[in-house]
Amino acid sequence: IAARLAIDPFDEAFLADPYAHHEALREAGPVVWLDAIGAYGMARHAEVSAALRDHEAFCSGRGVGLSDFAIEDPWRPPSLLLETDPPLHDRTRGIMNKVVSLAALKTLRPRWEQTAEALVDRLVEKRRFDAVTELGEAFPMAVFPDTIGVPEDGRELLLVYAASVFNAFGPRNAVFARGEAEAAPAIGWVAQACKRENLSPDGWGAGVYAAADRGECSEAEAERLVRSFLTAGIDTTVNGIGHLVLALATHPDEYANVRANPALEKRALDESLRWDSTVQTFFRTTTRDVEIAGTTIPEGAKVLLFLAAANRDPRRWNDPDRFVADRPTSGHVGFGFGIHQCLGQMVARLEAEVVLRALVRRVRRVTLAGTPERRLNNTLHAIHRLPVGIEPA
Ligand SMILES: O=C(O)c1ccc(C2CC2)cc1
Repeated sequence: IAARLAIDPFDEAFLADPYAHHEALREAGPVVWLDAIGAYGMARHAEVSAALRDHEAFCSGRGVGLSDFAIEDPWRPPSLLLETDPPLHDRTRGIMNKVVSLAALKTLRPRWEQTAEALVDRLVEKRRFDAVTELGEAFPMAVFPDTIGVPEDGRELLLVYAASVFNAFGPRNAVFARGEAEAAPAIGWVAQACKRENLSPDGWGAGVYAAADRGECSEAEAERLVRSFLTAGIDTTVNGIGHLVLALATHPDEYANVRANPALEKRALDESLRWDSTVQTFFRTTTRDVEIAGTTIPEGAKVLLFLAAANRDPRRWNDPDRFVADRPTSGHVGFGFGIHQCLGQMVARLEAEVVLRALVRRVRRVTLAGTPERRLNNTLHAIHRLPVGIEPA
């Protein structure tokens, strides 16, 4: 039977430093029962990646948060990507894959490079800055809303909106309640921004509506698919870039190694995602009794997959707690795994790559200029403040 743990993965002490609790979760067994949330948990790489791959036994259509859509009404209309199973998922994912194509990214690369270079030039002038507001948020906000084609006015609400969605995957705890108050205007703004008439004709949002014109989805489905871009595409890259800078600022030798070996620029993002995973957890729901290492998880159970704990599982990684820029990182689950693996991973990699390239060419060293402050969220490992100092190259 599964070990019963009292650990509450959504209490504020856990969320403030999840990595302090992961070993207990991994060591308790391949599957654990978490009394605090009335759900199973898996924290080892083998079981987490297997569950992510087995989308039939561990489904997404009943929600990827604590709430079971077979029992409770969803907090918002379910995502047609994240919260669907095949065959519907195959159709919606196919539409989005066509929009988020490598050709589309190739077109965007030059202007994203210019934006990153101009932004980093200004930060080098400043010598000290907050890597959250002035880099981690500033760069994605400078490129991604325009890529989707949403209205300029009110865009800052995108961060508030995404934080509330990521909180909503957890219980209705104090963390959720704090974000809920400011979320209402953001929910309204996002709903309007996804409407065809509010999207610029050359953006990815319009690209989704073009699929509706081709009869691949309805207009209503297109509207909800555009919402997925806005939910998944900002707060994730904001904190992904923040964690990359935090990793490099706290590991100066690794930063020097990346500067000396440009080929490592691509690897550094994936290693920082393995080492400090922006998306920490997701739930799945069992569609049948599932036997795992002697434990039977009954049908209809919520199972919390600790992606971040799997990414530091010593059964899978050598010296897992070390940030090593040139570590081979294939197999990390920072972008998930299987049919739901991150649709935007190439977008995230491009954003991080152009920011990192701009830094390594202009900055010899990045150092902490104060204590980083975390921003608590039920799903995201997020940074509120990251004061850094730089030495120009
Ligand atoms: O489709 C969505 O709304 C959606 C929301 C959040 C994510 C997380 C994984 C980044 C993905 C998709």
